[in-house]
Amino acid sequence: MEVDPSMTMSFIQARDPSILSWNIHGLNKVKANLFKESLLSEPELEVKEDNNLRIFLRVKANVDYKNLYSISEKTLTCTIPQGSNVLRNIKEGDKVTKKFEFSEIFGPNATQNEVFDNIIKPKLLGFINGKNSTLMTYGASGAGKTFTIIGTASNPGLVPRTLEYLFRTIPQLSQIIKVKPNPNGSIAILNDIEIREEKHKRTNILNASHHMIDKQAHLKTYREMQQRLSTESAALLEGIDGISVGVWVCFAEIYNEQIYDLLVPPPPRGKQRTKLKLGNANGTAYIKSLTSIFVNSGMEAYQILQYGLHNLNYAATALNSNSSRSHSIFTIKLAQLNRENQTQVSYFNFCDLAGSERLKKSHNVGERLKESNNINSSLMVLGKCIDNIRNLQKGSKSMVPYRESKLTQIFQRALSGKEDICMIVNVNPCRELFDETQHVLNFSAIAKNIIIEEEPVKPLPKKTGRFSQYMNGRSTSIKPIIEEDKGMEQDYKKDYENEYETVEKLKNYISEMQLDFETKWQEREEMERLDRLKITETYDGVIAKIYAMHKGIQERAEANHKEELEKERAKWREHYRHKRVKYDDDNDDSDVIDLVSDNEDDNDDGDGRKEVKENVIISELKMEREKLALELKQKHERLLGLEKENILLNNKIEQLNLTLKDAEKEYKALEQGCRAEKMELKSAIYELEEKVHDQEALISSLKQDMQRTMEIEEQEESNATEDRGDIQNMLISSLTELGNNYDVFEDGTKNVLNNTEDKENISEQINM
Ligand SMILES: Nc1ncnc2c1ncn2[C@@H]1O[C@H](COP(=O)(O)OP(=O)(O)OP(=O)(O)O)[C@@H](O)[C@H]1O
Repeated sequence: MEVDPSMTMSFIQARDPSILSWNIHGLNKVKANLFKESLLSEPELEVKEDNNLRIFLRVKANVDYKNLYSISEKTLTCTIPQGSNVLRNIKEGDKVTKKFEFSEIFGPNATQNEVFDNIIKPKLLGFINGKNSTLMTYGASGAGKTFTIIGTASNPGLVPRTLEYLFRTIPQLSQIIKVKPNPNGSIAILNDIEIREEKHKRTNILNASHHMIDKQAHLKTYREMQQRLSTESAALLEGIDGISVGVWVCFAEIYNEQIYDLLVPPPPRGKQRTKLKLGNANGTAYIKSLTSIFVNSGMEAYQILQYGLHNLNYAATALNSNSSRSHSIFTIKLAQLNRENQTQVSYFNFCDLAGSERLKKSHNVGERLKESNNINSSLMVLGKCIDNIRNLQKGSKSMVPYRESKLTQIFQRALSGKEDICMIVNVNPCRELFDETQHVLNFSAIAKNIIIEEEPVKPLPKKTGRFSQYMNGRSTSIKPIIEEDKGMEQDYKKDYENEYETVEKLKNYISEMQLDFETKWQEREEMERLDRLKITETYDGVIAKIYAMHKGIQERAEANHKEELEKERAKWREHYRHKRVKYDDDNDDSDVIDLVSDNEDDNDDGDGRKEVKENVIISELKMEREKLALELKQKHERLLGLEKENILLNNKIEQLNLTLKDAEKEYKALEQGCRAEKMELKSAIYELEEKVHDQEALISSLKQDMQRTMEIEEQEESNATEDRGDIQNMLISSLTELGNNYDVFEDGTKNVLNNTEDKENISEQINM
């Protein structure tokens, strides 16, 4: 049974009109000149003022999907196969379908040209006219994003088509290298030296030969593309003689919430890539120092794109990752200069979003888990931003979380409705990827709903009129049908109650999980705090002990040294005092110096004896000097010993510092683990919420179903009353015709039967 669809909005919502406005910055004169073009070859090319964020679905070609999907205009209907994890609590045998609505669907037979004509081409005149645009592609790996954006030699994609269209529409595109668009949106006028530098930069990339860039193959591919596109129509602009226009390209990558320049040579092995920072100009985020390369032709731009793609793959290989795990943004910029030297710049972003792999499915750990977390959270923030804009427009004032991811910061202008933005969602409709594809569709569809068809073995009773059933003898009484309906109603009620219970259980489970998570998180934080405190205390204690020991040793050494010095000094002071007294005494008497002996008699020997005595004193002094030198040497050795001890202590301190660093590293690893766990839990909660969402949709269908049954029942009750009247009238008129006698019933109708038994029979049936 098909129930009325209960429309539920998904993450990426259609926005109310009116929030997009023309990019009004820049040069009106140039704009007027360019926009006044007469579109000689393409009169139908009109810039549409479509202000919604349009989301297109593209289904991959050559994949058998007939039993799973069907496309009808803007709606994709998916029949959920048995064994799928998309919806739980669906009764076995029930046929469940999900419908997803998009701005437009490109089926498997849609050509590259159709996609370009419908999505990009209508924006290109606006782009030439100074309006900025962003195209995002989203989808699982292998779903056809690269095919759509770049394409193949025989099927050129959106970027080569855009380049060829631009270079053919504005023939003077290759003339001007004089004005360069800066990353922050300003424009630099280049001098001759700078022009030479820019040309040199371009030549370096065009001639790059690192890590096997197959330049010849790229040139051949583009030539083939160009040949195919040469028959495509381009616009003819008039009144643009005084304007010079230059094309510049940039290519950036966001991997694990870090931004990298794809147009700089990759670093040598083992060296880190340079991370770029975000700057802010007038409230708009831009990538600081991002390389812009001037290009002379679509061919050059394509070669530069391929150079960036090689860098993207090379970096991914170095990390043992996959290039589709990062968001990449290829930008074409138009810099314009008119005769009055007025300038204007506009850009067209082609952003290939990373595919969100389900965490559980991929069993990611370590770096892969970090990648998945970053991808999931940046996509979730992207969805939240779009959702919030819609809410803001409805009047509810919630903060738009642009700053929560680099991706949304970069595209803040577009996501807040100030610039044009659209998205192509690529899906591979094969059976194996059904659940993954549902995830992509859930994320991106403008609207979705669930339809349940009950098991065919239990067909619902055909709702024929009670009177005809009675007359056909299919039912001898109206009562059983009403009973059956009542039974159905009971079933529905039960179903509804079951579903309601499941949702309640899920809700409880989620809140329990959240509570559990909060408690665990707090416990972990407390544990970490205590660990950290312990480490710090231990470290402080050990350091304090070492310092105390060190200080004690030093003080003791100094005190010893001082004491010994004092002793020595006192000894010598005493010694010289003694000798001096003696010398003075002797001189007073006999002019003879006796510095050695206390014997008074020896002083009478005259000059010879004095000399001898002086020699003795000198030799004594020499001895003392030697003794002192020896002591000095000993002290020096002791000092060396102390220094060694000091070095040992310093080594110990260093070792402790290393231990502390290790502990800090361990703490950081723990913290990271915690964060990863938190993200995983968040994503599990998110999944559960999605399930609750689905269950609620189901309940709402059931409610509507019940409502309808009740309405039918009411209708049929009233039919039955009418039928009863008809029977009475019919019987009365037939019996009247027979001209029999009649009795009067209690309710005023007439009984025309003579036979009492017949009379009772009919009266009984009428009153049923
Ligand atoms: N509409 C289509 N028509 C014909 N071939 C297609 C189509 N879509 C995709 N393909 C082919 O399918 C293969 C995978 O597609 P593609 O490389 O574009 O996927 P992807 O989404 O870019 O994957 P990844 O994210 O891993 O790079 C390619 O060989 C591509 O040519």
